[in-house]
Amino acid sequence: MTHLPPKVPPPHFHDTNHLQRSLVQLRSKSNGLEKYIFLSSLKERDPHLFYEILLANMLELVPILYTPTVGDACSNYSHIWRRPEGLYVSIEHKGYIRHVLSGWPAAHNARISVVTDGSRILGLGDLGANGLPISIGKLDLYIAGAGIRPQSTVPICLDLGTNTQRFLDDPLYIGVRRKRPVGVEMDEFMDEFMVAMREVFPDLLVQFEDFSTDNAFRYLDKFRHKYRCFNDDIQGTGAVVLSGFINAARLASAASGRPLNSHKILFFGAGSAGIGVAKQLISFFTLLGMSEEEAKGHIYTVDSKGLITADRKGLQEHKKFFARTDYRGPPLTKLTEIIEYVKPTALLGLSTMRNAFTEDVAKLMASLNTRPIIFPLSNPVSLSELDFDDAVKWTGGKVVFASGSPYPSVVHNNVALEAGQGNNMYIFPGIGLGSILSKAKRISDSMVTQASIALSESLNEDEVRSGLIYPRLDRIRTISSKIAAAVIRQAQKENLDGHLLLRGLSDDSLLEYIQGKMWQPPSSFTSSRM
Ligand SMILES: NC(=O)c1ccc[n+]([C@@H]2O[C@H](COP(=O)([O-])OP(=O)(O)OC[C@H]3O[C@@H](n4cnc5c(N)ncnc54)[C@H](O)[C@@H]3O)[C@@H](O)[C@H]2O)c1
Ligand SMILES: O=C(O)C[C@H](O)C(=O)O
Ligand SMILES: [Mg+2]
Repeated sequence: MTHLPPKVPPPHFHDTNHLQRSLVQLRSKSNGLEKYIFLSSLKERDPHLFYEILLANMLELVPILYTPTVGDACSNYSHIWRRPEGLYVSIEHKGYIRHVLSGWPAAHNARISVVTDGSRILGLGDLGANGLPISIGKLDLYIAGAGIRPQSTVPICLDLGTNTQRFLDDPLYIGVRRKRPVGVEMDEFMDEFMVAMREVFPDLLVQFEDFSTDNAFRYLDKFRHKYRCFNDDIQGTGAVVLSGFINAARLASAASGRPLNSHKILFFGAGSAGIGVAKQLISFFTLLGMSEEEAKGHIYTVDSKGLITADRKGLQEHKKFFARTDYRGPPLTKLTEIIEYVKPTALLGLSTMRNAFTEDVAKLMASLNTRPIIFPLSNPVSLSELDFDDAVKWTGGKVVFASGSPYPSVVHNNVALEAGQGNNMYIFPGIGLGSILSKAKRISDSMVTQASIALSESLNEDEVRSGLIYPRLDRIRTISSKIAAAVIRQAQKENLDGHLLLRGLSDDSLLEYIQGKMWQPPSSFTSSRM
């Protein structure tokens, strides 16, 4: 006979102590993955305590629940799996997806879903059904960073198979064992999925995440005018980098005396992220009064074959827009050669190529610019094009730096320099919150651009004095509320808002309204676990 212990709290149980106790337990874990597993279990046991700890320790916990450690969690997900914690919609559910979605508890509460198909998780490639932690991690940032209610979030992984053989061969692999669908089979699945999502979750905003580049562009184009959705890797990344670039260009131009409209940007990597960011950066130049065509002239793109030129045979569709028509000569393939030709003021990496920005590259950028702008944006940190300490060392501390994943500060000439984190985590919580509160019908390009401008204007005096280009992460709720306000105002301008009463609010009242809507974990002393 099993003997169950009585359900009473242990003697001397005190919540404040338990918060500290949980933190000590977390810190005692020997590596990031163990910490991830611990936090995931804590969330199941005591979600309020989990969010309380997360909110109070963003700088420490975000790199575990999100980039970079979430990359390890995804790579190993089939092996560390403990319990269902999100929704899998499988290719085998084709024909009755609506029925599968209907199983989600309290569908009427759902407001935001992050949907991945696992086909390009960070820079780690096709991880198949192991991609679910990306959706979970992004939604934890919605909850912590924008105060979205946990019950309103729906993490989804589309389990469509994988083209990665080692997963198909792994007896513990959690997903369906087949190669990915292509063409009509994939399109039919996505069409049925989106229709079913709207039927089951009528108030939902869908964030597409980490789809491989072709599908990322294709489904964004196909669905953005029909459903309330956006693509985080294309639009969210575009917005976050535009924001950081606006501030970086000001710093660089102030140092060099060269005007803002003289900046030239070289993109190393021309996938969904590279091209998404390049398109968004056009507005940096158009906001200065240039035409779109002129702006395009300031942007150069590079892929694995070198500088992208229009005369290249078999160029993929998404690369055509920025393909150069003004270069004559043999293909330029070496990055240093390309930099010598372009003479960029900014070098942005979205290539998944670890250490691609070598000492030669960094020194060349520093020889061309008083303050070179270098953003190695590939995630996770193991795929970053350049580490922060090398960037500081090789440019003699001149670099204006932002990376996709977090880096610790570096001391240079007795001054602690902080790395900016150019990661879409600064943008999507605010876009989501603004869209949800205004009941936006669609997410327009201008709503994304306004989100970006609001982020660039959100630095406080101390951050400006410290030469930062992004605000510090522990202020994310304040920042998200400002981004949300900018998104709402733009939705109103374009008649895309459904909550018309918000139109009458002054800017201050709108901000107050947004902040009042943010969910807080109940304080330790009133929490249900007492
Ligand atoms: N910082 C952020 O917020 C953020 C957001 C989205 C994506 N990313 C990162 O961007 C990276 C790329 O994502 P994606 O969806 O565009 O992937 P992708 O695979 O579609 O694109 C990679 C691009 O890099 C190019 N490339 C690969 N090897 C190269 C080489 N040796 N030389 C030059 N170019 C090379 C490819 O040709 C391709 O154009 C990922 O690591 C992802 O984590 C970062
Ligand atoms: O997930 C991240 O950290 C950023 C981005 O969406 C990516 O795909 O790398
Ligand atoms: Mg992503």
